[in-house]
Amino acid sequence: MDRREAAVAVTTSLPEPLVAALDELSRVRRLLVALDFDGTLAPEVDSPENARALPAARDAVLRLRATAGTRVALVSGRALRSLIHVAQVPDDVLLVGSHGIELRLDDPAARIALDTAELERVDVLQEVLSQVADTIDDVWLETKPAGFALHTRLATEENSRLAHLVALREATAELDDLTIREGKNVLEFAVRSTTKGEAVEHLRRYTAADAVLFAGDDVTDEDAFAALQPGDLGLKSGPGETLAAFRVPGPPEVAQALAALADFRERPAS
Ligand SMILES: O=P(O)(O)OC[C@H]1O[C@H](O[C@H]2O[C@H](CO)[C@@H](O)[C@H](O)[C@H]2O)[C@H](O)[C@@H](O)[C@@H]1O
Repeated sequence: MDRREAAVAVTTSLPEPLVAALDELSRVRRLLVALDFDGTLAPEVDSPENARALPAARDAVLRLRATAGTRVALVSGRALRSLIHVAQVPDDVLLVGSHGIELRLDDPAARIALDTAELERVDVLQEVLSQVADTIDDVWLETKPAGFALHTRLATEENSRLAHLVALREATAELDDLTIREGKNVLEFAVRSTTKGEAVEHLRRYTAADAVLFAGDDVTDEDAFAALQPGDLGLKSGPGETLAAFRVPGPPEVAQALAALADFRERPAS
């Protein structure tokens, strides 16, 4: 099967309006492909450090980054360090971690620096949330530079609800102005407030993109979908309310959509 036949095979399993929109999008000169990681490129797993992009998704990402005028970015809630570990992508893939707080653009050395007041707030958060994680079964705390994710994926429904309630109560009693986000089996607390929407806007300016594709699966990805403009393409992975114009069932179909976009983008200009 040659590449053209392969493209037809891939696109036939995607909804026709999505294929048409990908075709249209592929024609812009400078394209930003911004992708959430967990639940979008990578199926969900119990241990976050074991999550990996589906091989087909990774292959499509690598093909897209090699096409002229295309920048690929991963826009994740993970700490940047964790995203680098699981994504294993080349340095020219732009990375956004901690829901927009951490950026690794073309300077791989750039890191966020918290001020003293923020560091003190992180210490207080750690104390409060560690206590919750230590006292409720199967609840654990993931450390990020500007906050923490309280994971409840393996906890019973009752313990999960309890952990959320206690963590919210105790953290907000100790600290004002926290950024708190609920995701899939996770409640996140940060001392800085940035959203994936702001990250996409920043990336759009940074890459001077004529259009943006954003794909995501979780509630926090809705900020990014809200930042899309006419001519952009939003792709929701999986169930749940969304502002995205298109939806596919999950990571395998996201990978197909990215492969189709790569096919279109690789097509010689007529
Ligand atoms: O924005 P994302 O790239 O989708 O990251 C969101 C959170 O992903 C990770 O947690 C989620 O995925 C884990 C692995 O599949 C799963 O075990 C957990 O239940 C999910 O909530 C990550 O650990 C978080 O820090 C991210 O914020």
